[in-house]
Order: sequence, then C-alpha cells, then structure tokens
Amino acid sequence: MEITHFSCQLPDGRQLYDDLNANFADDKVNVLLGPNGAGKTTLLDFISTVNPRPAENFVGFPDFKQIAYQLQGVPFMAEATVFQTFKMVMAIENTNQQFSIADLPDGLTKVANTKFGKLSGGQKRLVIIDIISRLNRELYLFDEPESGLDPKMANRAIGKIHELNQQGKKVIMTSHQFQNITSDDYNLLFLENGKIRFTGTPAEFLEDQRTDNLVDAYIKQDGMTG
Ligand SMILES: Nc1ncnc2c1ncn2[C@@H]1O[C@H](COP(=O)(O)OP(=O)(O)OP(=O)(O)O)[C@@H](O)[C@H]1O
Repeated sequence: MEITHFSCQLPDGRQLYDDLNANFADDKVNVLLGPNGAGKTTLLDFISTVNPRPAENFVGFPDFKQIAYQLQGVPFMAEATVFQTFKMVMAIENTNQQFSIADLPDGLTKVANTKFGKLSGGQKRLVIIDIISRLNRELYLFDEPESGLDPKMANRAIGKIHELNQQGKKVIMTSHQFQNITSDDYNLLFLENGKIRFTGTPAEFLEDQRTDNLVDAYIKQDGMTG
C-alpha cells in the first residue's frame, strides 16, 4: 500500500499534504507519528474513504468494504449493554458464532451488563478495539487506540493489534504513546509539515536520530522541520 505525490489543501488555504509519499508495510504494524494537527487522522480518513480517496495517489489499498476503521468517536448505542453490543455486531457480521458472556475479553466481563453509554471513556475504547479486532477485514485502521487506557489495557490493545498483523492482516494506526513500540514488527512513519519525514523500524529511527530513547528521537525529528 502506498501513497504517491498526494497534495491537499484545507478550506482555509492551509496545505495539509504537500506532495506526500508514504510506503506502508504489509508485514508490519504501521504507526503514523507526528505532532498534533499534522494530519494523521485525516490521512486515515482518506485511506478509509471517509474522505474521497483519489485512485491515482492511493495505490494498493483495499476497497472500503475490506477496511475496519476505529474512529476516535463512539459508534455504538448508549442504551445497549456491552454484551448486547458484542452480540449485535457478531450478528451483523454473520459469523454464525454462538457468543456468550464468557467470550468477552478480560476486563469487560465485569461490565457485560452495563449500558455502553455508562462505561468510562477507556472502557468504551476497549469495547471498540475488541469488536473491531473480531471483524474479518483485509485492512484495519486504529486512531490512537491506546489513548485514555491504563498501562495494562494499553498494552493489551497494542497486543491485539500486533496479533492481527501476525495473522496476516494489514494494519495502520496513529499514536502519541509509542515508547513501548520497540520491535522490528513496527514500521514508523513520521508525518510533519505535509510530508512523511521518516519511515523505518524503531531501531532505524533511533539510529537516524542518534539516540537510544524513542521520545528523544521523536523530539529531535520534530525539531528538524517543526
Ligand atoms: N474538513 C476539514 N475542514 C477544515 N479543517 C480540517 C478538515 N479536516 C481536517 N482539518 C484540519 O486538518 C488538520 C489536521 O487534523 P488531524 O485531525 O488530521 O490531525 P492529527 O495529526 O490527527 O492531530 P492529533 O494528533 O491532534 O489528533 C487540523 O488542523 C484540522 O483542523
């Protein structure tokens, strides 16, 4: 999957993307990094076709029916319980699986009968990530999946995303909490001032910025064009 020579201006005239080129690895979890307002979420909107996706600039991405997208917002009914929400999605997906409370992931069984609207922000995010991970798609997009999660749950969310990729699914996520993303199974793409400024593994990012700390590497990269 690649984006080639993509430019886009915002309605107020700001140049959000300026001849942007990006290469996404199929066999790694792609992590879009970059400062607030750089355009990470909007890029996921284009990839997912929430925003119309120009075919000449977006090459090798699956059709929207083959994409699952975890938006930052909350897509489920406030009045349905967690268990009903899972059951409903499984029924729509036509998986023909029997789904019981015991099938809910750790951390959600105790709120199985709580209404979705009454969950905490982090619990809502956990439900969304778990449900999305159960869908059968070619490409999964996650927008700041660890945001608002406690460290244990954040690790679990990242673990699920990593597992999807290990099962052969393509994954692109955005993140501001990448300190624990250190293995070669990740492909970092640093977006800033309209272009992808760096692409490579965490180890390559550290080497590029001559440091042994990913946050330092991020700040140094940000300082180069910011
Ligand atoms: N349809 C739109 N109309 C006007 N401005 C828009 C539109 N879509 C995006 N923007 C602007 O584009 C910029 C990039 O937004 P985006 O949400 O993609 O950034 P981001 O990198 O995901 O930021 P963050 O890390 O803070 O979530 C913002 O300044 C936003 O206001």
